[in-house]
Amino acid sequence: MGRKVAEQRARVVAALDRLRHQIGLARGAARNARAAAEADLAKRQLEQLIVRAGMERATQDPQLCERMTDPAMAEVLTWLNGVRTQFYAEWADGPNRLRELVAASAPGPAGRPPGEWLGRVGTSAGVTPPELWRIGESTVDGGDAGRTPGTELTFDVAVPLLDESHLAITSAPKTRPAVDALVENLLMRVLSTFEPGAVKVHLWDVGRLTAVLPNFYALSRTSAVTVHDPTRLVDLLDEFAGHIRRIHGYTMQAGYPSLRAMRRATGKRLEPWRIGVLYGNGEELQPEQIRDLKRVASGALAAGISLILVDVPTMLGGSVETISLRNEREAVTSMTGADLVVRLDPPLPAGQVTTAASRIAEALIEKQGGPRSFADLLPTEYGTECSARELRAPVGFYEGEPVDVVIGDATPHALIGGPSGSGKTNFLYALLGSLCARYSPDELALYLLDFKEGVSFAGLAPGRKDASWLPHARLVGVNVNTDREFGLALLRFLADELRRRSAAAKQHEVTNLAELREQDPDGHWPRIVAVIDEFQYLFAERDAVTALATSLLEDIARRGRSQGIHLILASQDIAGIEAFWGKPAVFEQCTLRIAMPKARRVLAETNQAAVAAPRWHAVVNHDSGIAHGNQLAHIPDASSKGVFPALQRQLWERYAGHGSPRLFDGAHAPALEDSAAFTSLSPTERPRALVGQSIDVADTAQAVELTGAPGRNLAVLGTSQKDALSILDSATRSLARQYQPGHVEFVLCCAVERCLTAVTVLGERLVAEGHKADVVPADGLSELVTTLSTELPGMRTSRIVVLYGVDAALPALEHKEPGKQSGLDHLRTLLKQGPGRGLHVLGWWRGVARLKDTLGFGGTDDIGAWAALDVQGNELAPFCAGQVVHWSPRPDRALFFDRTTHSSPEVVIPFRRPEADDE
Ligand SMILES: Nc1ncnc2c1ncn2[C@@H]1O[C@H](COP(=O)(O)OP(=O)(O)OP(=O)(O)O)[C@@H](O)[C@H]1O
Repeated sequence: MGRKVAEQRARVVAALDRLRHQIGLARGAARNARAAAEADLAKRQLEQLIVRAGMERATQDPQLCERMTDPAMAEVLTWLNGVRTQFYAEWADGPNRLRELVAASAPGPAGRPPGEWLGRVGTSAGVTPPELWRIGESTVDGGDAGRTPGTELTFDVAVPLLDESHLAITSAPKTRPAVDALVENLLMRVLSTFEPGAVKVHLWDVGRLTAVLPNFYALSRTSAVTVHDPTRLVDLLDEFAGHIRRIHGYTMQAGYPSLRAMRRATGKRLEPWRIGVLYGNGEELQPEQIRDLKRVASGALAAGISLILVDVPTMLGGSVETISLRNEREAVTSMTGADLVVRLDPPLPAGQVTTAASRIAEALIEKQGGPRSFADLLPTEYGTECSARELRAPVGFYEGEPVDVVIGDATPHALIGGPSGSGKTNFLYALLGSLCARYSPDELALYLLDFKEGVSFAGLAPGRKDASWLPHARLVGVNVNTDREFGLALLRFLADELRRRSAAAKQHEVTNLAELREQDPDGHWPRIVAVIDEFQYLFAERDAVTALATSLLEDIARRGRSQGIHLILASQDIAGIEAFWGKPAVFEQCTLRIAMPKARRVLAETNQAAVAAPRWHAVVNHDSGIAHGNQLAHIPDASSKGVFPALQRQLWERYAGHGSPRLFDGAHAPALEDSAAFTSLSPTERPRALVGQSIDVADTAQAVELTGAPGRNLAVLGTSQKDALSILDSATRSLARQYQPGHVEFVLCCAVERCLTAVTVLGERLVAEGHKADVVPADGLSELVTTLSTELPGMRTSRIVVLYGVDAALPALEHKEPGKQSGLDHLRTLLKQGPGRGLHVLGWWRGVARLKDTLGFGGTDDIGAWAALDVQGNELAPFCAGQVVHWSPRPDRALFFDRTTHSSPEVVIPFRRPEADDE
């Protein structure tokens, strides 16, 4: 037992010894590995310290020096020396190459000595800006560059700016003049590179109200340099944010990621370069300013905006180069690294800067010229633009630069406001001229409506004095102030067109006009622009017209965008349009706002730009009136005598084949002979009696079809003799055109003496046309109706009985001989049974009550159609299936209702009888 235990113990001890040995070995290895790692780390740390400090400076640092003399670190020094030698061997030509690079990337004033350019006005159009801008120079020792030690190699130092980078400058104590000189130098290089107006500099200094870069004073009187209020950094940042949003919007829409890309593709500088110089005081800005500044900085470069921040300790996102001043002449920059000291260029001579600024300012003022003319809005070649994506045309100028109006997906509809005489109509002419000169009538169709009294658009349709017309115009409506129904008709037409386009889009499985045009290249899909001047008239009363107009307008405003149907609504008093404010959708869809001087509520409430806008200017705002979208533009005179007509004539000569627009002139009733509805009539089985011109987009007339159905008679109601004569005249004459002679007999009977001549003339005219037409005297009416009613059963020829002033003949008609029917009974028979046998009565009653008397207890069914003149709406309900009739009589208009075709009465314009002028 004892031996066994001893053996076991010996085995355990031996195993433990082995384990201890193994552990010892492992610990030794670990110790060694750790020592090696520590030595390596020390080498790396030293390497890092030497690299950071630089080889030269490291040898002067006692602590570093001590570590470097450690033999264990010899390897580090050997390696670094090797790298350095190799680098400098490669860099031996570095300074030269740098000089060449700067010379190529900073041509002309961007990099050359001031003597070569200071005081000369720049010429670059700014399509491709220099990549670098010189600020000074730097020197390296030749020994460091593989040359003879002690020799100096100097090279130019330049920084990127436009398109490329922002700049953050940090001053050292007492270096403000040097910073100013640096900024002035840079800005002067930029301003002298480009043609006047191509750069806009914005100066903001937290500590100064004025005198920021005072040598630029001459330029600060132009838009090239703007000094901002030190307390209103937010305004400047807002302005930049607005530009960024606007520019981003249109570049993206045109399919470019940045303004630079668009500029390169189009070969045009579309915007001025903008440089914001912000002088801080080394302290952090307020949190909201920092937020706004960072937001602006991140989108600015893509929009052609660069920031130069001086002592603003905010870290900007995006590309930023830094310049930190060491003293008045020296700085270090992120371009050259911390090791190299940059000697800043000496300040430009103040006197020469002042002179140069004055010269650029003068050149800018000269370039901007005086007020531009309408001709400046027109392109050199007409009709070359395509409207598939948008309509874009300059409408005015701001400091010589054209200001565009864009009508497209982002700004589908426009609202124009301004007090009377502020130039709204002139603006519309400038816009229409600029658009029509760029887009052919296949690209742009105009529907123009003016509710104002006067004839502002009349010249756009063929007239007596000028046979030309605006070929893009499909409809011109003038003097429609009392015919709100015409506005309604236009809106209905547009809503129908919207449906037609939606259906086509659906059929081609596309969602917008551009795609539809691509899919259906043979289709005719111009952009439609409907201009409604003084559109508040549409909403003039609280009635059905207003209600319908509002809902139609809302529908078109919402859906028109994608179908290429655009509204331009102009008004003196947008604030006063009650119905409009009740339906903000329309207002909101009008994202393009044009405010004439002193316009109210067109722009956003806090946007006061219109108040300050000078005469003959407009604030053009594509951002729903928010201040950052403001673009002030001088609008050339487009409405002086002969200005627009000259363009119109040229366009007409080019495009006359596109047909003339329909002219609707509310002040002039059309003559029957001029109406297409009349001239196109020919003999037919279903003759229609024309009652008057429709208030509609199409040139149509309202008519009563005289079929054999009961009630196919026409009553004219009211005392207005002129209109009553007109309606009966057009009804009779139109019918006469639809019968072959011999197939119809006309019988005219006039109980109103003053109308006798007109009736006789009509009778003679019918006879001259080959028809049988008898004019029966008033006292013969009883006998006439008796004979006609007796002959009714065996009648072979159609008969049209035209009765003038039936009410005057009622006493005679009512006369009844015992045992016989009265004339009135016979008339009732004619009204009731006539249509079925080809006899129709067209009668004039001067009051509704008298018509009711005529019809008796039989009800109103025998009068299937009527035209009311000076009769109040409420009297008409019995003749209109009991519905409430809204009608306030108005001169030269009639309310027409045909039971078989109308759901509610419609306003018509009785045709003008040329003879009426002599009566
Ligand atoms: N930009 C302009 N340059 C020169 N004259 C102008 C300009 N704009 C308008 N006018 C002139 O001012 C007058 C009024 O202009 P316009 O008829 O366009 O104003 P409006 O705002 O439409 O006025 P209203 O609402 O009373 O019709 C016209 O005689 C017109 O020729």
